Amino acid sequence: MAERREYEGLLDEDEDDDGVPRHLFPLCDPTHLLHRILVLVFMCFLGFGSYFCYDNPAALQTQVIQDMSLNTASFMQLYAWYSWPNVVLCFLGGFLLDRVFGIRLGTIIFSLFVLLGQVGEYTAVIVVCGLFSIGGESLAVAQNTYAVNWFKGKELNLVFGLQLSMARVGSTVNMNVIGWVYGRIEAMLGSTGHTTLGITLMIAASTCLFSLICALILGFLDRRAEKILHKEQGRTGEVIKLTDVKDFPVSLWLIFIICVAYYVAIFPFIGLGQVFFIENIVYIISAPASPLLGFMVDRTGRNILWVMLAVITTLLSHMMLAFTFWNPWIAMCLLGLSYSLLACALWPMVAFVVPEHQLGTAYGFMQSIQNLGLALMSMAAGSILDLKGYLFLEVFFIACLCCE
Ligand SMILES: C[C@H](NC(=O)[C@@H](N)CCCCN)C(=O)O
Repeated sequence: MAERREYEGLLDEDEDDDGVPRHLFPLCDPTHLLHRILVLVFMCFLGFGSYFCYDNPAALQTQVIQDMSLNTASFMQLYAWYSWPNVVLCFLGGFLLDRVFGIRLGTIIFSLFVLLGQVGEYTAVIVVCGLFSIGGESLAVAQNTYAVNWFKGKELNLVFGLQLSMARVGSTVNMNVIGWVYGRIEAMLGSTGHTTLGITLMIAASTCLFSLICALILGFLDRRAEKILHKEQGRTGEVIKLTDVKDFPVSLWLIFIICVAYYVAIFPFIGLGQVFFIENIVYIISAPASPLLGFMVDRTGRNILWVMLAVITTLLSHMMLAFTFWNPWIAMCLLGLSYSLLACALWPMVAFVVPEHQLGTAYGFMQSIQNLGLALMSMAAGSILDLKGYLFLEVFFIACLCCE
């Protein structure tokens, strides 16, 4: 006991037993819930710009096809060119996050890529898509890694739900605003065409600048918390190696398979969904539903059960659209709920099966496999639609979901 008194005498009387400064306001105290909520706000806005701009082609489908003289197959190549670089670079981005840059610098670098990719010349669309895509996917890896670092063991599914909600707000705002922006610019210039499209996309890039600012603030708060909480002392010191991928557990590979087989029936569907005139109902429902469903998963656990329920419900939604004449609102609302449930329950599961020092690489690899599926399916979906029509396309999506 004497030793303890002596030790306490050495403590800065302004610090508590854990070495945390005593007189921090709750909002400035990294151990306080209020501070973690502040960090969560910036975490949620981190992906806003990337998600907002990711859906530019879907929101401007008619304008893009007209201004760039595309058919559906070549239109869908815009999504394919978003996904192809990420088949490799997303995994590399996650590895660089774990091994080289660290979460703070990596997030800032990837946010910068998203901004530069979005403001690039629209005529170099393939190059721009590649730059934007490397940033967009790796930024999502960084966002997921931040979420686990700050909220694992607490409200992780709710946090993923809130992040997804903000992402869907970005997509929904895009789907409902960017077409109006295009119209105003067309009225100002007196014509449609590349210039009108390019200015519209430059305006959309302002959301990516906002996300870059959030990345900078988040980096400051994370560094500050690390110093106050002496987090570097708690690190295991283990570092990821590329060869660690071969030692990923079977459970993680199953998560990867579920992810790719599910998302190939979601993103290409929404990308082509303008014909359903209500394609963005999936995002409109997902925005409020994701946090609520994330909270429910947090309280009940059983992530695998919720993932299975989400897949079955999504399968039923696509079957309703393909084989019934029921009001499409029913299927689209079900799809919005099931997609939200899947995203809240599946992505946090990665943190349950891999150690902290492998998180970025695991999420990067998961999104690389997802993007391989999306690249192939986006091109296939575009061609199927051109050649066979919507019924065959729905059967195609149903077949993908049956692989789960
Ligand atoms: C959460 C999930 N994320 C993804 O699918 C990632 N590929 C990130 C997409 C980033 C778009 N710019 C989702 O969006 O459901």
